[in-house]
Amino acid sequence: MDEDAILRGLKDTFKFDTFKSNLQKQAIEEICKSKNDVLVSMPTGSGKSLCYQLPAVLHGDKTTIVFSPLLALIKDQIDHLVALKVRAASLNSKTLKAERDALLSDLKSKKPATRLLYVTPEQAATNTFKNLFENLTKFDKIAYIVVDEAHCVSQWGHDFRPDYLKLGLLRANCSVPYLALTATAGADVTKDIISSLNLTNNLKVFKTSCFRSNLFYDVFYQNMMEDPYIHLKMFINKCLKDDDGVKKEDKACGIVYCRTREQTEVLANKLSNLGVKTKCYHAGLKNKERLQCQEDWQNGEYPVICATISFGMGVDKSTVRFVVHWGVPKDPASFYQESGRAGRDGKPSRCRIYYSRTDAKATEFHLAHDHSKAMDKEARRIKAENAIKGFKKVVELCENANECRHKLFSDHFGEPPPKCVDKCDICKNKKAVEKMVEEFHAKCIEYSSKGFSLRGSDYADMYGGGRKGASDEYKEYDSEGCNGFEREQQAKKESNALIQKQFALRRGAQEVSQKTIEKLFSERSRVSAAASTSSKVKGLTLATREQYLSKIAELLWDNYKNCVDEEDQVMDKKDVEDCGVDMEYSVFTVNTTMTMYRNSIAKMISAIKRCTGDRIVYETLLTFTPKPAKYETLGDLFRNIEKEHKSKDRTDSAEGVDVNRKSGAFQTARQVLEGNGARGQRKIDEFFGKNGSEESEVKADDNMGEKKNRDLKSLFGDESEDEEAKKVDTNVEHDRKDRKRRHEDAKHKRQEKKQKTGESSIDKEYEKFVESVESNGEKKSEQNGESSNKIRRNKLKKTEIGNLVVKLLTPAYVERRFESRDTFKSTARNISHALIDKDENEIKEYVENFLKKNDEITSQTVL
Ligand SMILES: Nc1ncnc2c1ncn2[C@@H]1O[C@H](COP(=O)(O)OP(=O)(O)OP(=O)(O)O)[C@@H](O)[C@H]1O
Repeated sequence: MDEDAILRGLKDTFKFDTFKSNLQKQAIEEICKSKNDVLVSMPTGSGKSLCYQLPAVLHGDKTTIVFSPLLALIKDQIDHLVALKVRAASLNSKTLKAERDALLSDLKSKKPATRLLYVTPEQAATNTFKNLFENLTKFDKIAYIVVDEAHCVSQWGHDFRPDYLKLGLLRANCSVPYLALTATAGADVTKDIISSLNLTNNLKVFKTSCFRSNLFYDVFYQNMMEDPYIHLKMFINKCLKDDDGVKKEDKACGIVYCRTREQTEVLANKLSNLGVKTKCYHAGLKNKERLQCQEDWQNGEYPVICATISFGMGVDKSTVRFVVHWGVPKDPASFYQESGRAGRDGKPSRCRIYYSRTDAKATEFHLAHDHSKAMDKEARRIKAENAIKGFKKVVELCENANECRHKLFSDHFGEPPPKCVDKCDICKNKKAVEKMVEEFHAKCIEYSSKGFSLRGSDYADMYGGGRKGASDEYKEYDSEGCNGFEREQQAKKESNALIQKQFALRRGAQEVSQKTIEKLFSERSRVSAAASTSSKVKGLTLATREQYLSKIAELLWDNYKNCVDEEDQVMDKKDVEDCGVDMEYSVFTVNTTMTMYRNSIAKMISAIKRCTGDRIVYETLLTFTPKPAKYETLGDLFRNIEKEHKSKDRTDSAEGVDVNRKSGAFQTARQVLEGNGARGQRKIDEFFGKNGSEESEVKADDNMGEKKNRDLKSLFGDESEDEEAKKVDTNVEHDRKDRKRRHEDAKHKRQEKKQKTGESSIDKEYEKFVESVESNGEKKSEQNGESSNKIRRNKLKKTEIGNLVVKLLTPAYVERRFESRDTFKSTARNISHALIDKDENEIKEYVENFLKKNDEITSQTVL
């Protein structure tokens, strides 16, 4: 085919005057010769589709078969071609019968009009396709066989889409050229593509450097920002600076990739509230919503989309001026591909990671977990290890200031480092980045020494199912695993190095003994016998034990929520975590080596998961007796009161009310609550300026020791300590039996009920919470003998107060100023109760002041 014919096709059909690059031109010319196999490896947005679409159109009387990984991608391509008046169709499970019949009859005709036939690899394995393929081959009606996004052959073929690997077999009886196109093939993947697809027919490779000189890469640290959302907003505004006069659909826009579905929602909300029109996109949305969301973004209705990694494949928008990763990209290839969606028009664009160590740790955990599952299969294990290695490379990139950011990609693609000059933060100003990285490490230590980083709440965790969401999202894209041992070693190395560094910074010391480090950690750890960790099991660290404990607690909580009917759920998250502490300890005490410990934990983890899958309460959880509360904090008291309400409701409604339970420890806890409530109220009265004897009482109360004594007195009355202890023991025993009986009842009921799924939105949480505020408040009012008149006299209803307090506290919650969600709830509840007779302004004033006074709110924070 001569050059003119090709140029005419380019212009007439695709409406382009020139080729996008010389490489595009060369590849197309080579393909048009129809002689050799061709592999095109060019960056995202470089115009690879045209490389097979133009030759397919120019091959007037034959059909090109295109294997593409996703139906959505196929749909986009077909829509695009049909708009250009090119006959393209797809054969898949969703094709309507009439359409399918018409398509098959065209393909069986002497001269098919269909120029491109798109199918998924799975479709290629069906009999319909096999028959069709045989027919087309027999009558020499196939122009080319194309494998688009060919890296999927390597990435998915060995794993969960084995049909990818069979595509190479098709050429046994068919000699037409094979074309493979990819943007992300490193040296290993390229080799894998060539051998899997059997590209042996004098293969020609067209490959460009992966360096995208119009993209500027940098990394920022979430934990170093006063308000990361504001920072993000300012960045976005800078990237989207005004392009007045430009058509809506051509206006600048951007993508923010998040690790979890929850994050996409929270972030989209946050940005919208800050004035940046943003939509969220994730696989949990209904198909229609997702399509609408993508369409709105593409049409310029919303400039920003907060999405999980399920967004983007096949999205062709040339004016993406920024891509943000809110958290850590999965590996260099994904990072390259996702960030590469910026600047497809060649104009300067920005790619930024807002790094979060917590986020990185959570992902590491999932990778380690997946790896432990993949141990039985060699191929999967290797992939799992590669996934860890890939992830670590990105973490290293984020936590260091050593090398040009673009080098991550050139290394991955087996190319020499590019001449970046000033296309990344490090090459532009290394000193400034080094300083920032140093501060980041110092901050991490500061944070972990305040609350032990592994105990710090994962952002994704806050909305329930966050980690599970992350895991699902991760699996959605890839089900690779990783190496737990390496992770442990790495975690150990990292924490030690960081602590050493921090001590050196603070005291100018050169070295800190391992003992000091262990002591520092053990004082803050949740696990039992923390101090003897490394002496008992050689090589085991507290960090590892904490991580495993978090996982066990998370899975137990999942098990409890899913397998016990809601009305029978008497334990709270803390009780379940306590059970996890005992379980971890039972493994720790009987194992003497690291491997034994790890294996036992792994077994425990899969046993819990199995139970959850079978909807059975995990045995240890079933028989677990929650520890008697220490009554040290308001949080403790409210936890008990909440339980009391639950168990009281149930006992009252059950046949034969258990009188003993009614006068048990919970009853005493109620008294303490009233004591505390009164104290809380006094503090609040003090805030609102009441004086006299009450005020002096409040001042005397400030002595915490005395306050605790008073709590204990009101808890136990005037009885002696022994009697008190006995009473608590008896009640705990009653409680244990009662709890077991209820668990067992629940077990039977459970079989009949549907599983309740856990994507709880914050709104739902609020609703539940406000209800509980209301019912607790109401019960308390009745107890206090308040008349309904008093309730009516209140300026705001209790629900309104609850709502208002929750609303006022929410920004601080989102900013992670609360120790945990439970603390958020108990604080909101305490404040709501205490402000029961205040009006809106007084409540606002109080909450504002409370937040001003307390930067971080823990269960110890006094009202
Ligand atoms: N010769 C050309 N002249 C101008 N624009 C072109 C040319 N060829 C392709 N394009 C445009 O470049 C953009 C990117 O093309 P295309 O989607 O084929 O890239 P790609 O390399 O397949 O990207 P990805 O890997 O993300 O799928 C599209 O908007 C396409 O219309």
